[in-house]
Amino acid sequence: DEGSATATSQNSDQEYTIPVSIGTPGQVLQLDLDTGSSDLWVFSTETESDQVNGQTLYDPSQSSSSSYMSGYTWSIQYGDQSTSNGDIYTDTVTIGGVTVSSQAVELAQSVSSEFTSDSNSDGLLGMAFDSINTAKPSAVETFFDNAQSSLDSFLFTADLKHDTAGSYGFGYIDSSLYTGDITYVDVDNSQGFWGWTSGGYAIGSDDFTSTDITGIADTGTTLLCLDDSIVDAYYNEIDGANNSDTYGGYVFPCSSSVPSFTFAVGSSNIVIPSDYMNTGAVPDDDSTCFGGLQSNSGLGTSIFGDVALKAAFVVFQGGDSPTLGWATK
Ligand SMILES: CCCC[C@H](NC(=O)[C@H](Cc1ccccc1)NC(=O)N1CCOCC1)C(=O)N[C@@H](CC1CCCCC1)C(O)(O)C(F)(F)C(=O)NC
Repeated sequence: DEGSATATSQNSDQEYTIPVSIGTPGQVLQLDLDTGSSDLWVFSTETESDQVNGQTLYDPSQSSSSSYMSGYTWSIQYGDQSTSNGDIYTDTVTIGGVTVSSQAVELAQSVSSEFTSDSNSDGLLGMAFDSINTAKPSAVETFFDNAQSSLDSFLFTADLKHDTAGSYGFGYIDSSLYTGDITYVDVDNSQGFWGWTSGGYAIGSDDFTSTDITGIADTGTTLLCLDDSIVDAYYNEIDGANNSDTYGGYVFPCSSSVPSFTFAVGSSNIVIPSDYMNTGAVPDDDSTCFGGLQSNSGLGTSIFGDVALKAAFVVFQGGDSPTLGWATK
């Protein structure tokens, strides 16, 4: 089995959602496919009503295939300190034509304000490894793991785009979506993430710097978050750039020119074009722009988020020795 789903950029590439059908008859919710976590959770008829703000709600009572997982709960906190929790049903879930008949669907009973205010997302589709699923008394499996037996190949692909629709593929590689060859690198999933190591970087047309950059490929994080040494060197090349406490990261005059950023993938590389490195003007000051590259300090890892991923076609290859494939497009 194989299929693909349209990835819709929400509020200038801050997140990407896909339509997911849950239940019989199908209830279609827009979920944020997140390779940085492993819980599939949704806004639901159980979500406290004052925490709902326009999201589509999954209603298990309207599904003939829903089944309550008695005694199961979940509770998660994300890197940006947002949180959600609730109980769990199983139901039929279909994404891009690929169906899992008894997928654990985590219903939110409570969500933090970031989720309430994000009306573009009806929940998250976690696609990291089962070891970091938060369900109790025991972990439940991701859609990707449950779909393994029916997928032609045990992989999914990400073709995220700048300010326009991209796609996620399931079970196959669409060779029309990239140029050249796909370069595969080993994945360290010991922390539950799609962890990998880049061999170095270059700023604009400067010489390449060989240095290990160990991070996670994370569709659920907006920015590219790297070591301060790299980040400081990058903003040294932008006139008027400064690390702003007000805005919580590096900003620069929107009139300044901004270099591209290249990172190594094995013996090849991915170039993030200049315009991806500028996320646009900060709130209330349209002459000050916020950088797409920010510090990883305090995170314990670098994060290759959407700013990096949308410059490439990325293969998330599952199995006993998972790998990541990167290609230019
Ligand atoms: C500081 C390092 C991580 C920050 C990261 N969050 C982000 O990157 C959020 C994503 C978002 C976009 C739009 C609306 C709401 C949230 N964006 C964000 O903080 N910013 C602020 C800077 O400008 C860009 C947008 C994160 O927690 N990602 C989660 C998944 C998100 C959680 C919040 C809702 C959206 C998905 C993650 O799963 O990828 C994780 F790996 F970081 C994680 O926490 N795993 C457990």
